[in-house]
Amino acid sequence: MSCWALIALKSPAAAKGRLAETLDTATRRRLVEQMFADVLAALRAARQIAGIAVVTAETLADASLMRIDDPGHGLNAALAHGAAELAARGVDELLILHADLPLASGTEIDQLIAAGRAQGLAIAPDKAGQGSNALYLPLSAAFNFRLHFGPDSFRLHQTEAAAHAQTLARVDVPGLSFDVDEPRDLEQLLAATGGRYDFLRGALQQS
Ligand SMILES: Nc1nc2c(ncn2[C@@H]2O[C@H](COP(=O)(O)OP(=O)(O)OP(=O)(O)O)[C@@H](O)[C@H]2O)c(=O)[nH]1
Ligand SMILES: O=C(O)[C@H](O)COP(=O)(O)O
Repeated sequence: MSCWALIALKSPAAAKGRLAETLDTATRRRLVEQMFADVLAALRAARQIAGIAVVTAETLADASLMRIDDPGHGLNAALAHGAAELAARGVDELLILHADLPLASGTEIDQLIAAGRAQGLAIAPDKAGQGSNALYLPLSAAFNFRLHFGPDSFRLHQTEAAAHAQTLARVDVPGLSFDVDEPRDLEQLLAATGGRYDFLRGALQQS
């Protein structure tokens, strides 16, 4: 079995709109880029990840990533397109995870994959237990398993699994549960990291 990671990456200029009142455009871009770099580092530290694909409209500087062009119809369409591209290349397991999980670790990613292999499907909810930060699914099922990222996606993904007579293994681990959405998440990010997000300090002191 070979598990590929699939990340959807919004253009940094448009990403993290909910932080637009707290961070100027340049700082938001830097945040998006640093979080993406952290997620890539975690994936590279994971033992069970065979490759990394990114669905995006951007160009990617890192030649080791497989770039898949974003069809431009939102997050779920981007991920479904990425899944189909990987399936066409013979990939049989998928780990979808978001680019805004700066505290994710390789160990946690391996844990999610192990839970998915044991149960068929696995999910890492967000800290509120409402969103879906990472999802493991076998790619043979991906064509039938409709993706529901967005509001209330944790419940919707559970309902989708039930419609296929499956249950999602729920994996609650700190790094996969911490997504950066709101200004208050930035304070927690600063407190949890050793300096690499210090560029946020100035903006947070002013807000
Ligand atoms: N390729 C692609 N990625 C997307 C799209 N929408 C969201 N994403 C990515 O999906 C993941 C989760 O996105 P959100 O948590 O909603 O982040 P966001 O859309 O940047 O934040 P807001 O603008 O505040 O909603 C991140 O990795 C985003 O970069 C899209 O339309 N296309
Ligand atoms: O399903 C999710 O959790 C989404 O992909 C992201 O939702 P959010 O924008 O509420 O973080």
